[in-house]
Amino acid sequence: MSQDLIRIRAVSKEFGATGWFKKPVGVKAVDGVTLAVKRGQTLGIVGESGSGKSTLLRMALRLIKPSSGTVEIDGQDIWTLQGAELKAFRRKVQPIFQNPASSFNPRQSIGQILVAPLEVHGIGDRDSRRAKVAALLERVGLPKDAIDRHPHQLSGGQKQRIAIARAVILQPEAVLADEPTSALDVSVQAQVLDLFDDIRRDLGLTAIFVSHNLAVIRQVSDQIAVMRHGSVVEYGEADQVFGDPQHEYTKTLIAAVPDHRKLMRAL
Ligand SMILES: Nc1ncnc2c1ncn2[C@@H]1O[C@H](COP(=O)(O)OP(=O)(O)OP(=O)(O)O)[C@@H](O)[C@H]1O
Repeated sequence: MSQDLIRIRAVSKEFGATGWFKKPVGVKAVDGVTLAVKRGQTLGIVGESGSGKSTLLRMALRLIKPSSGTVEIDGQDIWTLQGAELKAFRRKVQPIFQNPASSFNPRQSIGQILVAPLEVHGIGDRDSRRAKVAALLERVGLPKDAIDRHPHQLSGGQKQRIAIARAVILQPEAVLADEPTSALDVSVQAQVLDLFDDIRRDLGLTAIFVSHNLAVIRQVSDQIAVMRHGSVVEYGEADQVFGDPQHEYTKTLIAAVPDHRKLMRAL
C-alpha cells in the first residue's frame, strides 16, 4: 500500500466558454498542479483569493472535472469510479465547506442532518444511529439537546462543529476542508481548528485543508503547498516551508502574518 492516499497529478482546470472547435478560451484557474497527501497527514494549501485553491479542492472531491490531469485515491483515478466504487469514494472522502449553513437543510433538525449519511449508506438501525449521533455531538462539544435544534438556532462555531461531526460520522479516510474557519471570529476559529485537529488525529484521518490564512495553515498542516495564479510555487514539509521558504511569494506571505515571530516562538 502506497503511503500516499491522494495523488493529484498534473491537474489543470480551465473555466469559461469553449470557443471554435471546443478550444478552451476561459480562465485557467488551476494550472498543472501535482501534489500528494500522505495517509494520516494533513496537506495545507495556502494562497491568496483567486489562486485556485477551491477549484483544486473541488476537483479532489470529484465535484469539478479537471480539464486535464488526474486525481487518484488509493491509486485509482476518481473519474473512473462508478456504482458501488463511487459510493465507497463518497463515503471515504468527506468535505467541510466554509459556510455550512448553505449545505444544511434549514428544515431538518441537527439529529436528522447527522443521521442522514448513516441512512444513505445503510449503516446501523434506528437506535444505534441515534446513539452514534448523540456520542458524536458530545465529542464535538455540543449539548445533548442540540440534537433537536435547527441550524438557525446554532452559532457559526456550533454549525462548524456540526459540519465536522457530519464529515466524520461515516468514519471516512479523508476530510477535505475549504476555509472551514474563515467565517468565524478569531477566538471561535481557534477552538474549531483545535477540534478539527484533535478529531483528525484521534481518527487517523488524512486531510487537505485550504485557507488564505498562513497562520491557520501552519497550525494544522504536516505539508504545505503555496498556490499562486493556479500553480504551486512552493511545496514541502511545513517546518521547512515556514522555517526556510525558498520562493519570494512564500516569504512575502510569511512576513504578512501578524505576529509571526510570536507564532514561531509558540510552535
Ligand atoms: N465556476 C467558475 N467559472 C468561472 N471561473 C471560475 C469558476 N470558479 C472559479 N473561477 C475562477 O478561477 C480562479 C480561481 O478561483 P478559486 O475560487 O479556485 O480560487 P481560491 O484561491 O479558492 O479563491 P477564494 O479564496 O477567493 O475562493 C478565479 O479567477 C475564479 O474567478
